[in-house]
Amino acid sequence: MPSRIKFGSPEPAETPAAPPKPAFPAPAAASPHKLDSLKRPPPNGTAGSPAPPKKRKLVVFDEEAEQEAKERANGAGEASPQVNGNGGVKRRAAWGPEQKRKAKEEAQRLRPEREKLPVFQGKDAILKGIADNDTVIVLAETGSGKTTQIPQYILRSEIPCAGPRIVCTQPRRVAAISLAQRVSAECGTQTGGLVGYTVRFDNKTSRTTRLTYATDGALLAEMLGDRDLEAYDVVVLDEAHERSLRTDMLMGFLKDIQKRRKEKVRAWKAEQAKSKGKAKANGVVANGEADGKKSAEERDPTELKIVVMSATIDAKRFSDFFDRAPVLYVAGRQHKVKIHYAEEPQPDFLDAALKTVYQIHMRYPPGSILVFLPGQEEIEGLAASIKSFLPSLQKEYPDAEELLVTPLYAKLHAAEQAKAFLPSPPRTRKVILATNIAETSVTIPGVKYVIDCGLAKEKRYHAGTGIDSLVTESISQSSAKQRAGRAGRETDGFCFRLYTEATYNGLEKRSQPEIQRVSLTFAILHLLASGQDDVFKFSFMDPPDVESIKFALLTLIGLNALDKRGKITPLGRQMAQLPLDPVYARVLVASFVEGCPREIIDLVSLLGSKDQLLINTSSTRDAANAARQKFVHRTGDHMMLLNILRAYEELDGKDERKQWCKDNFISFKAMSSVLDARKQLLERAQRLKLGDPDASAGDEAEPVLNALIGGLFANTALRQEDGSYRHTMTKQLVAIHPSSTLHGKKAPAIIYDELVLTTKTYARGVSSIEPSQIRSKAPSLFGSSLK
Ligand SMILES: Nc1ncnc2c1ncn2[C@@H]1O[C@H](COP(=O)(O)OP(=O)(O)OP(=O)(O)O)[C@@H](O)[C@H]1O
Repeated sequence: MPSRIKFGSPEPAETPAAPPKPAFPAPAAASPHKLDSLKRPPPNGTAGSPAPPKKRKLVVFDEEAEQEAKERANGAGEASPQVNGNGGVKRRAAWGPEQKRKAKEEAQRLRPEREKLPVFQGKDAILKGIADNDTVIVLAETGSGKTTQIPQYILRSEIPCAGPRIVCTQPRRVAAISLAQRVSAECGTQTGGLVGYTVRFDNKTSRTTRLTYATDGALLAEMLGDRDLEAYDVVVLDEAHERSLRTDMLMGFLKDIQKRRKEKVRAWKAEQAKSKGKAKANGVVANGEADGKKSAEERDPTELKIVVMSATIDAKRFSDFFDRAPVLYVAGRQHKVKIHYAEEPQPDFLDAALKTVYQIHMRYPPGSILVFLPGQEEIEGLAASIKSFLPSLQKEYPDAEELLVTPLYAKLHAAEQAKAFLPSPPRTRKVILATNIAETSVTIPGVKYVIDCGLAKEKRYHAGTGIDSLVTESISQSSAKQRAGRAGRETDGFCFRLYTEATYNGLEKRSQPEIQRVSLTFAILHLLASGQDDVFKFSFMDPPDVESIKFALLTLIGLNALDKRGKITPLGRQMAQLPLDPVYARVLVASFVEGCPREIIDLVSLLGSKDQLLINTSSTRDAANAARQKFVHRTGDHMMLLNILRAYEELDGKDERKQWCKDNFISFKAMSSVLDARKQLLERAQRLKLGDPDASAGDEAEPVLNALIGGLFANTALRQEDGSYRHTMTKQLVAIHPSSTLHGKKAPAIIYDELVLTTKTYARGVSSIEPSQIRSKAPSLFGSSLK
């Protein structure tokens, strides 16, 4: 068993489940020592849990019935169609009467819990604040009910109109999906009915959806087709403290949209008054009054309400940005979170995390443990070391609860991520090892303990070289508070910070806005496509670096998305409408010229799930590489991905495909996502009339590589006489990443998906090309200077 580490005062509380309290041994004591005798703790929820709420009569909204009536009115059948973000319509299987009954019961069961949340006390004040102001900032503790409750309060109000339509943004897709599911359960309705979600390549909303949890990126994409966001009456910007690139962009846009919509309503009202006057004079009843309720399409224009929410923002800055919007403070926290700091700095945070997991397991009552770690590598490392101690735990303490380790990181497929949210099996304590994707908004049921290593991997972008590097850095105080806030959501909780209090006090108060540290190519193209002609004048809360803007403009000019004067071209407009990074959007457009759209649509769909597709854990890496040898293509990684998809599609039946995926260390679920993404891209390409998306180059690799160069020409390097590769423009040294099938091989020139900076500058996702191909496909950039 691992030894213990010392946490400073207050000492961990003695609990009914705790064994006799031992003195903490020195933190670095290397030799595993025996665990204290373990008494079985009482089952979850029986010790110290509050008395069950008294039964009382509840007023329950029959939202499902309301929904059905609306669907019938809209001409929909039993199953309501889901309009996906790309205009496609999926059918949602309707619930049967038994499912409806169960959902209603569950909603009733959740109701008293919801009424205990701190925001419930402030409900009237919050609604009044929103009704009286264009924009409000809501500041309330983590877990107080902001994200799940406030949008529901608005839903049942008449702000700013009867039956308001609300969108609540989230910086992360995992949060958007899990919130929509939770709030649907609270409403007793099916996800995608009254409450739904929209994230890239996945949309669960229907005509009856009135509350949508959307990623900030999905809402931005919607703005390209609905410039003033007329589909919504209220936009709730949640987790504003994260300062994600897309939330910052939305804030700038929303200010203008709000003004435009106000003006529209004013003009419309004047028009209405005029025609009413005329009608009265002629003895006719005005249309709206005679027709009763109007359908969604004919709704009267509304002003846009904006609600900005967080637990940890600098409220004054946000208030100033939104023209001194009032700040509503919601007092209180439903459950306490006790913070423990390490008494001494921990030189090895993985070792400290391991010790703390076992320390909690042996001393504290049941409850899942959520451990925050920087990335996948650390998650895999800690999972392995936790598991290595399990046999001795079972041997020495046969009565002890099991430990179940579940990872949670962005590259993990959604179905695997979902496992972290499932309840723990009986007599089992779950240990969720997560990156900062679990930091905000999410409630992982059953989590009572948080272990925070104080670090996160952040993307840093170097304008000028185009290098993205993932750097492990200390988190901010705001992030630390958010992490602690993941405990204590259902009961009181504990947060163990693997750093000292002095270290905490020295952390930055807030995280640096993403807009100041990532590539701006997407942002600039989007601003221009949305009608923002001068990007330097856009209303950013924290303007990005001028050099980064210039670099993005030059890249977009190189892609022909902008003309030489920086004006968006028709091609640029098409690119902005593709749900892809501008570079890959350009590759897709180029594929129609090269005669290989079929292959490129497949390839960009594969690249979208690339990280989840090939299962590469440290323990299975060799076996996986051996199994996948048969897909290797002489030109490298891109054609190999296509080979994998082709082989998969030749198989019949789900079972056969599943087994094949298992044998080849390929994620079946990720493959399903690839096929979904492909379908959506095909629809989008057809809608944009880019050409025949079925045109194919057959087995030929050259057209595919040419199309790749059409967008990725800035991601190319030439082999030098000494065997090294140098970037075509910057002449910087670039090495082929060991994960590439071209690693150790000689290619005259290479094209790659990304550069990452670790011990060297590595190219990942690499294919071999000829210098002449670069010359002919990207002449404007390189001219004859290729050497
Ligand atoms: N999926 C879920 N399962 C169980 N309980 C949940 C779930 N989602 C929310 N809750 C309960 O609702 C409470 C409020 O959650 P909510 O996300 O609305 O809080 P919040 O104030 O937005 O928190 P944060 O600032 O951390 O996002 C949680 O503390 C928890 O008790």
